[in-house]
Amino acid sequence: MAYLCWPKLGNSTTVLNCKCWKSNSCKPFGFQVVTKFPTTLWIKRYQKRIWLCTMDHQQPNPPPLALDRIDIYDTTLRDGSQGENISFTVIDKLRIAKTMDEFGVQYIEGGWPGSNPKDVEFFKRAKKELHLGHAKLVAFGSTRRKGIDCQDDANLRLLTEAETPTVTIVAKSCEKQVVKVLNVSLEENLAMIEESVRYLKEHNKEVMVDAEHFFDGYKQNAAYALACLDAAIRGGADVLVLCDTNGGCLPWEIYETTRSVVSHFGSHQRIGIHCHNDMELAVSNSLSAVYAGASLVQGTMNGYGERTGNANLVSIIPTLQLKMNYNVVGSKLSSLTELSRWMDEVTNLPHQPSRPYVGDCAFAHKGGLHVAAILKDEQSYQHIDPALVGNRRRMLISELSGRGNIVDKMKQMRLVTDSQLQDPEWKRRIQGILEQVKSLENKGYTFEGAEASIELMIRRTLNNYRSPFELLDFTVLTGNKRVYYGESLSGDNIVTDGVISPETFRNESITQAIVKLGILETSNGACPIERTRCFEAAEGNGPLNAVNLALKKALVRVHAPLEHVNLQDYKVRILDNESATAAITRVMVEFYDAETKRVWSTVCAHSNIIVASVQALMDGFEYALLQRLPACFIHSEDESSTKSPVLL
Ligand SMILES: CC(=O)SCCNC(=O)CCNC(=O)[C@H](O)C(C)(C)COP(=O)(O)OP(=O)(O)OC[C@H]1O[C@@H](n2cnc3c(N)ncnc32)[C@H](O)[C@@H]1OP(=O)(O)O
Ligand SMILES: CC(C)C(=O)C(=O)O
Repeated sequence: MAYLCWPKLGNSTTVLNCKCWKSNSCKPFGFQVVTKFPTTLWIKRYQKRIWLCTMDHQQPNPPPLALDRIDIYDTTLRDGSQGENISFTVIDKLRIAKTMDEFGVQYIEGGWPGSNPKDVEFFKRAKKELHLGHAKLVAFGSTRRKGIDCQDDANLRLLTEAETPTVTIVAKSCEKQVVKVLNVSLEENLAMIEESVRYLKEHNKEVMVDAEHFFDGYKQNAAYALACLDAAIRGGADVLVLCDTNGGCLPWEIYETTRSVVSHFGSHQRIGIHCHNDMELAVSNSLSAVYAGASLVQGTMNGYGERTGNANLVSIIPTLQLKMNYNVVGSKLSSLTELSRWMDEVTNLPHQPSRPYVGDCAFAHKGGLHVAAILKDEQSYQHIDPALVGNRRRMLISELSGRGNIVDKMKQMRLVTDSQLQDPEWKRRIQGILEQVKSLENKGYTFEGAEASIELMIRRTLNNYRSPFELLDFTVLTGNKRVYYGESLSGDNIVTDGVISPETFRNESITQAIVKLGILETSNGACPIERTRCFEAAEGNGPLNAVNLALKKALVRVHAPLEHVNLQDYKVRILDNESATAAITRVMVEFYDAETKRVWSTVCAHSNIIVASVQALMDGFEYALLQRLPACFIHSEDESSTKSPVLL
């Protein structure tokens, strides 16, 4: 005899539909109400084939279960590596496991030893090299193959040889998958699950069963889906993990089904959730399952994984901790942003700025109304304090800005004080800067990705700033040259019967740039003492390269630290395709200072791509100098009237 337990039904009319997994019939069938407590209805199961009663009733959803803690199970190294373009080396895997342990997750799934030699190697090295302080390492595999004994199954043997405290096996729990894909009888699948779990328990493992396609299986034949979980329990499974393998379920479906499972097994049974992101719902679905009583969440860092990915732990962890009050990783939460970006570096995938919580844009504010409100009340347009997850607030400057955006920027740059903001003269300046931004964006600039350009633009409107140099002239010559080798390798003449043999020459593009600069010289970081005029020329493999080299040569003569400044990225966008070659071109240049490790970007737009590029380059070098020698070029307002820069 066994009993099934349902949560409170109340006094509303209740229809019980009992399902038999063999016939999948769904009609009132073979149950007996034993007793009715005020909160719980007990149903006696008197036929072995009846596995579950489902019901329709008018009760509102029951309140969420109050769980003591939620365990985080990181499967980045297994399911994450099933994502396209992701391939970890053994060393990567060891580093990631160590880092995730330090971050404070409870389980780290290291891989599938039955899948490939790399994962076997990982578990072998992990035994010696990976000393986890907090998390349990997990080896992943599947239930035994059909028609064999567990002790003859290589996959199960390798799982035990991985010597991890915990093992997770994937089990089919959807009738259709069992019949069509596994191609075994429903009974044989139940036996595969039960025996595999028992075998692993006999090897003293903590065993989790990932019930693949559970939610789809439950829709198709709930009784059989539950029978699979029952088989796992009979084998001794510690955790039952419900999987939305195809990522096609809605949050309320996940909630209802998880709630039923939790009710079926009782709240002492650990239930886990594993969601995929095919409808962008993996995070919501995982949280819905927690709300319904699941106490373990499987997911991956940054949501890496098969197809569109897995549930993103980088969103789930802060939500559990900050919104649902579970202490998941404690104070380590403030390293989340750094961790997420580090994972992108290890996987060699670009940082996605729009990622919630940790993306560069997660707390970036653009609209003037938003910025103005935030200046009055920090949290006006933020759901949390960014510092809680190690991120930062950013105010963007663009044509959608209001005065608030400029004020914020100037405050950050310590260019204006609260009392100055009351001064009509400063108000006029700020309005002037705002208008300049809007006018330049109308001409093709975009200041959002080019914070160095906006900073320079603001400084140049103030009396106390001297530009450290000025480009007086520049010339760029570019052309194509045919270079002859003399005789060909075979020793034939260059010209045979009036035809030039192809192997006797090559085409070379040659570009030369000449720049004339007026540069303010400084002495030991003090104020500029002299103005120097410099001519320089350089050859490069294209116009930008040649100008960059010539500029740098000239500037380094006066300011040696600029030697470390390098052009890192160069993006060109034609803004008005219809005007073809007469279109405005926007150039954005990214710089890197190898000594200070700073990165910054500048922007310029012009109908001449070379002019736009040269201006963006000049701004980049100017910003570098400003960072390194601020005292040389910024003065008190009084000083500046006598030392205004007049270049030769
Ligand atoms: C939903 C998930 O993400 S589950 C994890 C999926 N991850 C991976 O598949 C990555 C690792 N996989 C692998 O390295 C390989 O697929 C292996 C080593 C596991 C198996 O490789 P092969 O032996 O060549 O089999 P192949 O992959 O072609 O087919 C899978 C076999 O496993 C069987 N199988 C599938 N699920 C299960 C299961 N839960 N229990 C037992 N057998 C299963 C299939 O029926 C099929 O067997 P069949 O060909 O006899 O019908
Ligand atoms: C193996 C399991 C956990 C899986 O990836 C899935 O079913 O989605």
